[in-house]
Amino acid sequence: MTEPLKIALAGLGTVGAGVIRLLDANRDLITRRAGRPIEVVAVSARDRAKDRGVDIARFEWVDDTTALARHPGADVVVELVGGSDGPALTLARATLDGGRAFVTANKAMIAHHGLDLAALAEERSAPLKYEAAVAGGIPVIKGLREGAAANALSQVYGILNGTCNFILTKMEEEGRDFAEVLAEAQALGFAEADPSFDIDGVDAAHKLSILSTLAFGTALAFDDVAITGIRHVIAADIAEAKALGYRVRLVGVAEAGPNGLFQRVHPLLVPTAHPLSHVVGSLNAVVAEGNFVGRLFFQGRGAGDGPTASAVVADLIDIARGEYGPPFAMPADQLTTLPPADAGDRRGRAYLRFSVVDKPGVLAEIAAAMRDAGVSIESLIQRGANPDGSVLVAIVTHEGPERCVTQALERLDGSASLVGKPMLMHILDA
Ligand SMILES: NC(=O)C1=CN([C@@H]2O[C@H](COP(=O)(O)OP(=O)(O)OC[C@H]3O[C@@H](n4cnc5c(N)ncnc54)[C@H](O)[C@@H]3O)[C@@H](O)[C@H]2O)C=CC1
Ligand SMILES: N[C@@H](CC=O)C(=O)O
Ligand code: NA
Repeated sequence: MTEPLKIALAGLGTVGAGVIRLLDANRDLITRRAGRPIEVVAVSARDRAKDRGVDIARFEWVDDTTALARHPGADVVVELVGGSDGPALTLARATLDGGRAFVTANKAMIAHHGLDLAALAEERSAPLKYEAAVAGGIPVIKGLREGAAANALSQVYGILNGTCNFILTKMEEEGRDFAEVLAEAQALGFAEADPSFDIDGVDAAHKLSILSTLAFGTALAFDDVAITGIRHVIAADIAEAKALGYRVRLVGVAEAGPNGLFQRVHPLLVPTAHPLSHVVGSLNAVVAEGNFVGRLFFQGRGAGDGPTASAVVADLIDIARGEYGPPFAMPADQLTTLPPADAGDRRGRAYLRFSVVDKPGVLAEIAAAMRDAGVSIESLIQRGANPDGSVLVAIVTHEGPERCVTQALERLDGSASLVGKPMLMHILDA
């Protein structure tokens, strides 16, 4: 039998324990597919004694997680600790610098440091793989990096956060409260260690910036992603959207064109006729438009132990087979930079929700702000008093430049007629 591929595993939480379970369950199949066994030899995490439902006594325990980079018996270091910097980054740099293979599920680290790590990996001829970092178990890194490599891609967008999709779906189907559903997503192992990364859209933005680089051959530009999360989406928005024929989804959109690179994560009204509206629970989906292949649609589980472990072990199988290349589909020094595109130039329809004081003249004030900013109203719904006495006004605009909607909201900023901040969600074309 050929020598096993030996793994040093950092992090034994949801994903780390999932990787051990998967390697145990599918050992023979993986050996046949990889051409040799894949064996964990050493592990490290914060707490050695914790019950993870997997037997770790058979592996060497290493107290200093970053020391795994120099473990003499390991061919590959797998990092499932998390965090954009700290021990994860130290481990990545030291492993690649030593010319050893590195596999990670850490989108925060790849979004912030992926270019440096890729350059180091290429310099040292060391594999750097991160399939689990975007859309969990969906092979979208492989799909774009390899399957679509012959195409010029103009657009990539999708549902990139399982926690938010789980929350929005539960709110819609069961009319449940945001906080209660978040706790359930955390218990299922979908959420980040700091769940504000999920609900404020940061996690989806990490993933979107990685997809942009793969799709367009542009340098990672996480700081240029405009981010709005789902924290301010209320049950009434979901109900109004449903009545209008839409579902609310947190969507990341990236486009490269003559105006630059557009990257945005935001809650969007998706028509029920669009396949993204049928992506429910912890599922993720990614749509990419290629100039020869046309539209690609990837869908699958974006979070959780099993799907994420599936992606991590797929990377290990590639390494065992000797199949790897530049982490971002082309050498890091071939990536170009594009200026961020101005969202104001984009055209589309929008949903606006206001909570307003119940008094005469308020609707006229909102309508005047729209008129003065050049926004044409397609429909307007006013709903009876909320428990606090305020009234809900939901507006759908006709298609027009986003700049005008922004200006209308600026005109209303600070108005005594409004209770709280208005909610703006753009509408995806069918
Ligand atoms: N849970 C999921 O569905 C997915 C997670 N990921 C990513 O996978 C990575 C791991 O996520 P989870 O397993 O969910 O996290 P987790 O919180 O369940 O596990 C983290 C593990 O790392 C260890 N750890 C944390 N800080 C450490 C430190 N300073 N030194 C040593 N060990 C430390 C913990 O003891 C624990 O064993 C993260 O980068 C996450 O973003 C990616 C895709 C899906
Ligand atoms: N917290 C993330 C986990 C996978 O990347 C999510 O909810 O999608
Ligand atoms: Na993936």
